[in-house]
Amino acid sequence: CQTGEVAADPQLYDQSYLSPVTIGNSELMLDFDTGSADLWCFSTESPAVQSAGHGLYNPSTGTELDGAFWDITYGDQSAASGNVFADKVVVGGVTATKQAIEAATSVSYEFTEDVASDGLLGLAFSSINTILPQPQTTFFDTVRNTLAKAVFTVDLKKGAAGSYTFGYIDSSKYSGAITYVPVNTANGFWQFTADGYSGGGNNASTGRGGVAIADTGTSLLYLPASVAKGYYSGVQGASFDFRQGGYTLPCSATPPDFNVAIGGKTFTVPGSYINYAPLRAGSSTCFGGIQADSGIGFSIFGDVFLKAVYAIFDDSGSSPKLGFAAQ
Ligand SMILES: N[C@H]1[C@H](O)[C@@H](Sc2ccccc2)[C@@H]2OC[C@H]1O2
Repeated sequence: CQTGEVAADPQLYDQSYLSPVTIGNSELMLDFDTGSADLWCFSTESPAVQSAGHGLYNPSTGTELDGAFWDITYGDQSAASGNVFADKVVVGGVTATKQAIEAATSVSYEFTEDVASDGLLGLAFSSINTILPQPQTTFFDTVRNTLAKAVFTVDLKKGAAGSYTFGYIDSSKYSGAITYVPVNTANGFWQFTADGYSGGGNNASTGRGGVAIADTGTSLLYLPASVAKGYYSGVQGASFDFRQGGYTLPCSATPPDFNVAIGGKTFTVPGSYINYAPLRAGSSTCFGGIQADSGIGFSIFGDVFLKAVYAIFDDSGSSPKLGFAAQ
């Protein structure tokens, strides 16, 4: 039975977290993404103008899946596509002997520019893997029957290295009890229902909960517009900036803590997490860590929330569930 742990290294402003993964003979830094289900990486097949500065997977160690191709567009409209190989993947000592590796032959500028990241490792449900004509399994689904327990955990931190574990829950990483909630897999995400919100200028009327996904690949916390508006109404100097496409606040502000009720338990995001990052280097105006989820269709509990909790992604029972505990 396999178990393993791998570091999650924060990029500037915790925009994303990268983890070392061995694919064939290459060690790459991948962005573990519970909001998608493709394992893709820059490769020797990627155009040099797109892959400059990135670690590359060399498919010579793999076996091509003839006729298979992939093409993904993410929530932020970034995109990538390419062909498919089967190769050995090792994450924190956990080995998948034959994992579908999606070698990029084209990526959008967001990936080219993010030179620290060599690709993504999807941890959503394999039902939304984009490989055609036959979707393939995520790394977690490939190894899950070899794990001591079919779970992985997420322990992200603000401005410091956190970790992902596979096959076990690390009791040293959380305090108090774990609160579990059921997961709806219909959309391929780790989707759950939040009970309600409070904090900032919110009052009970803006505290309604709703449908949300746990997404390590999203930097911020996207909530119902009324909740985001309510929160910032209690923050001096905060406002919705149409040019920036979201709420901004003075970097000097000490925003109030934000509370989320899930499964009858309250989890607190420290106000300092909501002063996310200066609009540009040296700016005294910061972009808010809480934004409205307008147009998305559900709330997104990205890294601003996840770095405040210990999260358990559990598919070991009759149906998947999410666990949250205080860090
Ligand atoms: N699940 C998320 C995914 O990981 C990223 S893909 C990405 C794009 C550029 C830079 C880094 C990552 C994108 O934003 C939200 C949603 O889609």
